[in-house]
Amino acid sequence: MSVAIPETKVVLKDIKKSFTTKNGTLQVLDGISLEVRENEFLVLFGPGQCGKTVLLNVMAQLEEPDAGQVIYSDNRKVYGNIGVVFQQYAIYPWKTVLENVEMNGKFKGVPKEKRRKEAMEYIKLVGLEGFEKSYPSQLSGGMKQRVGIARAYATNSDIILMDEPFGALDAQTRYQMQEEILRIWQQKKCTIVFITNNVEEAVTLGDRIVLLSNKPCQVVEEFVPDLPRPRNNMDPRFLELRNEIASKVDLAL
Ligand SMILES: Nc1ncnc2c1ncn2[C@@H]1O[C@H](COP(=O)(O)OP(=O)(O)OP(=O)(O)O)[C@@H](O)[C@H]1O
Repeated sequence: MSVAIPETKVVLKDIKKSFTTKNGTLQVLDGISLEVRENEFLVLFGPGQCGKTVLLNVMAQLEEPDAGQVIYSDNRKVYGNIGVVFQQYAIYPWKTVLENVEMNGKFKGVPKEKRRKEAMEYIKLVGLEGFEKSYPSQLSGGMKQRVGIARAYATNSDIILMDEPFGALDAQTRYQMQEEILRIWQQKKCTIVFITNNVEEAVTLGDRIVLLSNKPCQVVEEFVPDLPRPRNNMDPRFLELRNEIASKVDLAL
C-alpha cells in the first residue's frame, strides 16, 4: 500500500531579520528554517515578543527579510493570494459582515454575483448565517473573529496564516473558537499556520508544533502530538506534552 506524502507548500530558508532602533540593532529572527506541508495545521509557538508576528509577516511577504528565502511551491505572488487572520480582528467597522468577507474578491475584480455567493458560503461555514447584514459593532469578539476567518477563506487560498487570532478573546470564547477552527479546517481542508503564545492552545490545535526561542528567534524543537482529535486537555498524554513543551519554553527564555 502506498502512503501519500504531503506536498511541501512553503519553505523558509535561514530567515534573518533585524530592525534599527534608537538603542541599536535589534536582531529579531536569527536563521529560521522550516517547511510547511499541504493541509497541515502547523502551530508556531513561542514566548511573547519573540518575533512570531515578524516571522508571519515575512511569510506573507509583507516584510522583506535581511537574508534567507521564502519559497512557495507554486512560485505564487503572495500579496492578496493568501488569507491572513490578525489578532485585532482587522475588519472594517463601516462595512457589513458580507461586505467584509467579499472584500478580497472585490479587490480582485471578481463579478459581484460570484463573490457574493462565495462569501455567503464562507459565512455559513464559520457559523454566521443570519448575520450577513450586521456591522462589526453589533458582534461579539468571537463573532468578529469568525468574520476574519471567513474573509481569509474567501481569498480561496490553500494557505491561511493566523496571528494569535484568539489572543484577544476571553477564556471561554477562546476554547469555543479553538473547537470551531478545527471544525472549519476539517470541513474545508487547507494549510493553516497558526501563531500562539499559549501552550495549551498549541497542543490542542497542532498537527505539528514548532517551538521558537526568545529573541533572537530560532527554531528550538519540533513536536508532533500523538493524540487523537478532538484532544482532551485532561488526558495524561496531553498534560505530559504540554508540560514538556512548557519546560522548554522556560529554557528558551
Ligand atoms: N518595525 C519594527 N521596528 C522595530 N522593532 C520591531 C518592528 N517590528 C517588530 N519589532 C520588534 O520585534 C520584536 C518581535 O515582535 P513581534 O511582534 O514579532 O513579537 P511576537 O512574538 O509576535 O509577540 P506577541 O506574542 O507579544 O504578539 C519586538 O521586540 C518588537 O518590538
